[in-house]
Amino acid sequence: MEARRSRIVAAGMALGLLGAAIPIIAMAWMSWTIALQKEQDALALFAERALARAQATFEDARSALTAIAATPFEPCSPQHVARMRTLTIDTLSVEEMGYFGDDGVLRCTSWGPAEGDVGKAGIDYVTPDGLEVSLRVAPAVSRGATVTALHLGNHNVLVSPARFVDILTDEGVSIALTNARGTLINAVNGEGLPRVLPPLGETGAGMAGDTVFAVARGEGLAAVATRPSSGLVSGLRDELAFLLPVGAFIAAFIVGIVVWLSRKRLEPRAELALAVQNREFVVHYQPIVALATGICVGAEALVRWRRPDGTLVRPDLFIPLAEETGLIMPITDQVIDAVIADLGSTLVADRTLHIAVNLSAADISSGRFLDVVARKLAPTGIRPEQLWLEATERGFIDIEAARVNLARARQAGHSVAIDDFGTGYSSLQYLEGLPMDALKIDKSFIDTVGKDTATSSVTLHIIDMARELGLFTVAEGIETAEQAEYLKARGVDFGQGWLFAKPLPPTEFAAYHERSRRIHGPAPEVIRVAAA
Ligand SMILES: Nc1nc2c(ncn2[C@@H]2O[C@@H]3COP(=O)(O)O[C@H]4[C@@H](O)[C@H](n5cnc6c(=O)[nH]c(N)nc65)O[C@@H]4COP(=O)(O)O[C@H]3[C@H]2O)c(=O)[nH]1
Repeated sequence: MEARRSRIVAAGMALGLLGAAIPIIAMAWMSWTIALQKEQDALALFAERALARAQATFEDARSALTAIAATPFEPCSPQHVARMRTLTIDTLSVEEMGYFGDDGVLRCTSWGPAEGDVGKAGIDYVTPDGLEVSLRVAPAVSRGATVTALHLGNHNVLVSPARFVDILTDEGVSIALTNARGTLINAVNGEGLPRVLPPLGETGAGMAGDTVFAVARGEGLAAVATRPSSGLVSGLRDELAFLLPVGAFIAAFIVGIVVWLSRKRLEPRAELALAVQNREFVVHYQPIVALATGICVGAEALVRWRRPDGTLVRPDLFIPLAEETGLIMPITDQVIDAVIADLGSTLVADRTLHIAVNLSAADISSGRFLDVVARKLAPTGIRPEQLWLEATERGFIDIEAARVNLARARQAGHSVAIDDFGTGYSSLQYLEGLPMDALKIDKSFIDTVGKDTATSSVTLHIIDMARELGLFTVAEGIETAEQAEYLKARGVDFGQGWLFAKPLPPTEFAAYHERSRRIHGPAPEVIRVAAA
């Protein structure tokens, strides 16, 4: 019993721990996922803005270059230079415009004729719409700072690289702009560059190492926005502040349910119900012997609850609860099943042998056992006369129903014995009105045999009374030879007790009965005589 309790408690604790941990872990995971998603969405927005900014810058430069190419002025004429200057001033992205001769030498810029022999810078790549890009050139006009030169035909424009990614970002965000092949055009927050470059080959958004990133792609361009995952901490904290209490609430609810279920399972009535469902009951048989001859004439079927761990529980520990809860009726059915299974062939082989089965108060007042017994015995060959039914006084609460049902039992052929007689309130009045065949004298009276007590005279009185009513008498709990001798001398018919045998498992009882037959031969027919 203890082992089962410990198992239920251990299972309850394990389930409780799981039930508490899972919602909290789930909410922590959800908080992380939501915080990460929000961060990726924010970075995607930065990447798209940077891409749009870069596209606008390229578009501006191309417009300026197309516009200058379309002018009819003599290259480097005052009108041409003036036009280049106007376009430079009007185009925010463009710092300077230049004109190269067909030999690739700079002839003039938006500020006038070129000085010295400045050649066309090397081309890093060509955009899909034909602009030649020199990423890092350092013309005299930029005073040492590198600029990006975009060439179309004989003209070029100089653009400050910052123009391509010129957007407002949050703290810790790094942005890089590259061409389609991944060549870096410019970056914001340069110290974040090592973080920016690895996700360049990626699409969409995600995590790379300890960096969260989002990539936006346009024609010939890609913008990557990143931030170290440590930046997630505050977002994660916000989500946890909301979701952890939800997780804790669900955890408390689950733990509450687990505790409630475990307590219910630990309730004795739930345990007993489970035992009935699992048919955990076995029957032991205590021999009943004829006192005059010592022949074994029958046995009382005494139920035991065999727990899954093999321990046997005494009936007085669970029968009262079974009676209180109504579980006694299926237990009675299982006892009858056991009698048939354990001793069916023994009973068929020896028609003088009977088995006495205890009925509960509910069995007696409802009478439902009658149909059950008839149905179960029918295919077995066991005669109804071989099944005695024992009723205690507790079964006579509804005396009318008891009278009717016991009479029906006798009509069906069963003998009826009143168990534990003398321990309750029954009196002669009860007995006279009840249909019955035998009286079982309770052990407490047998214990007084040979002792000079007030109760010992009651014992004699019960024996006399039974004889007058024409009932068999069965003395319960005989422990000594003196008791047996005394009862035999007073004409008590049968005895049951440790003097003869304790309640025995089926095979041991069959062996006991076999031995009795070998020694004494078959018993005389002990079938009801008082029924008439
Ligand atoms: N000290 C001592 N005890 C002896 C001696 N001889 C027999 N006993 C014990 O006395 C009880 C006799 O059964 P009971 O009066 O019908 O009393 C039974 C009966 O009222 C009830 N019971 C047992 N089986 C069933 C059953 O299948 N259905 C119902 N409804 N009640 C049952 O549980 C009670 C207790 O049964 P058990 O524990 O098996 O206890 C048995 C038996 O083991 C003896 O010489 N000395």
